[in-house]
Amino acid sequence: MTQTSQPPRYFALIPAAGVGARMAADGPKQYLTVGGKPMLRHALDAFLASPLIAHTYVVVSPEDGQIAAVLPPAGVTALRCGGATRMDSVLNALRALQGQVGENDMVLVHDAARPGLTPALIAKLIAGVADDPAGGLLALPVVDTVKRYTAAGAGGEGAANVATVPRDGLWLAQTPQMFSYALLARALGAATDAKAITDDASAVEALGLSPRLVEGHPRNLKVTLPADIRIAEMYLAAPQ
Ligand SMILES: Nc1ccn([C@@H]2O[C@H](COP(=O)(O)OP(=O)(O)OP(=O)(O)O)[C@@H](O)[C@H]2O)c(=O)n1
Ligand SMILES: C[C@](O)(CO)[C@H](O)COP(=O)(O)O
Repeated sequence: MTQTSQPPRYFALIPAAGVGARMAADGPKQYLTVGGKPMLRHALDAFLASPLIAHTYVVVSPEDGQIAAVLPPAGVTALRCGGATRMDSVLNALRALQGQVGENDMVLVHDAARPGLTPALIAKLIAGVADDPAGGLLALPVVDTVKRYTAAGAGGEGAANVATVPRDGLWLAQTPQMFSYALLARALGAATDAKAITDDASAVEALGLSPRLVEGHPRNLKVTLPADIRIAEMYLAAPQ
């Protein structure tokens, strides 16, 4: 008898357990109002509007007291197992989903802090990466001249140095970042320095694989600093 393998399903996983230290607001930035609703809700709504996504999961800190008020009536499940770093939050969530998400299913990890995601960008990522066993991510080519600043050593020895770094081949990583459940769980499970793994792709790269880059969009910026909120609102008010 011929064995037929099931086509993969596509799941969204939104890490939303950060504290937003650089935003320096009264509470975690994912709950700040941006464009008329909590920042996290924009990402949830983009995945809910995509016909390609089977289900959306959001991972929050065990102490989170705000998520219930942000969840839509259906289609999203909150996991209260966020960790100390983004990597820990994603890995804890993957472990909690073991058995519910198949090994060959695809997981799209997307920052709660990127409210400009659209169903079209989700579809573009899936179409661009679906046949790549190393997975992939949205990213933007660097358009500015890039400088590297090296400070003088402790005690003042050596001089500070500024040099221009060739921008060829440099891209800025966005999210979603998409991998099979099995690959992402293996990559994050093997990582030893959670602080160095600032995105999901870097854990996969550490296995010797090259995730594919799919051109994203400036509207999908990460809201990191207070000034980013106005920029995000400008994009949210513009046609998609
Ligand atoms: N322990 C952590 C840290 C971050 N995140 C999430 O990962 C994304 C990364 O964005 P980032 O700007 O780094 O968020 P924060 O860690 O909250 O910001 P900061 O570094 O300024 O504290 C965010 O959606 C954040 O909520 C998470 O789920 N768990
Ligand atoms: C995952 C990410 O958004 C890719 O750009 C980013 O690395 C996460 O934020 P951080 O500022 O590096 O913590």
